[in-house]
Amino acid sequence: MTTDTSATDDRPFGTTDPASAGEEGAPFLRQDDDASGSTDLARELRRVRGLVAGSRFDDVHDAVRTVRELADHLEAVGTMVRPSDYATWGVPEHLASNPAIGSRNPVSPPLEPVVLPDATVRADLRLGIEYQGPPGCVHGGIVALVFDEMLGLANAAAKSVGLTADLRVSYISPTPLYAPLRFEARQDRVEGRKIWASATVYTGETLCARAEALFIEPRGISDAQRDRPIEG
Ligand SMILES: CCCCCCCCCCCCCC(=O)SCCNC(=O)CCNC(=O)[C@H](O)C(C)(C)COP(=O)(O)OP(=O)(O)OC[C@H]1O[C@@H](n2cnc3c(N)ncnc32)[C@H](O)[C@@H]1OP(=O)(O)O
Repeated sequence: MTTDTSATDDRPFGTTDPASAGEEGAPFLRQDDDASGSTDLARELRRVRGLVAGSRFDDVHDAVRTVRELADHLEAVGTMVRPSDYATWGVPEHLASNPAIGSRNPVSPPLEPVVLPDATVRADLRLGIEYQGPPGCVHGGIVALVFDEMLGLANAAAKSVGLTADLRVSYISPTPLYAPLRFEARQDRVEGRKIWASATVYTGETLCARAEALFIEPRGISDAQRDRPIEG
């Protein structure tokens, strides 16, 4: 994900005020900067995933050697980050490794959420063959993954923190590959530690799927922690 944060570097990440967002929405998350080239590396690896998943080859043994050398190189020059190394949940380095939204994770869909003035979180994206389930359609598990993340972000936009306790997805019509998809998620209500949120995904005017979820706020969350972006 390449979110331009140059104009907003003085704001804490993940606390974009919905009230200050324009009609098109404001970028919701800041992740690690790309000084090291890690984001570009992940982007190229996404291309590789699509090519490997969606192409026929006569002989790619040379590519296997090249990729093995690349993996050996990365292993030699990198420092493994353990989850216990993160300062806290929701820091940019943590978000960047996320499989649903991480800029450094080649598995993650190209999700670039924005927050709208009413605290709805929206993401427009297209998904390629590496996310295929039925022929020509997005895998239902991928739809659920994106919903879970978007719902968690909608909670963060509403300054809530929750763990997914119950996630129900209704698949209404097939979600097409390569077509423009619009995911939208919003928080519906909060009662004590229980948080309800819902989401939809459309292609054009066609509703592909909707989700309803219950999140439970972990015990002992502080007001300051609620200001953090939390994956959900
Ligand atoms: C800076 C940030 C810091 C914060 C860090 C945040 C971490 C975020 C990390 C994000 C990671 C990534 C995000 C992910 O990927 S989340 C990953 C997927 N989710 C999980 O792994 C969660 C696993 N489950 C749990 O840990 C516990 O079950 C939780 C924490 C959810 C509740 O266990 P807890 O012991 O706390 O709650 P309680 O038992 O006192 O119940 C409380 C109330 O809720 C009701 N209830 C409970 N479950 C359900 C259910 N399934 N359906 C309906 N209702 C349910 C229950 O009846 C009760 O209601 P009532 O009797 O009061 O009326």
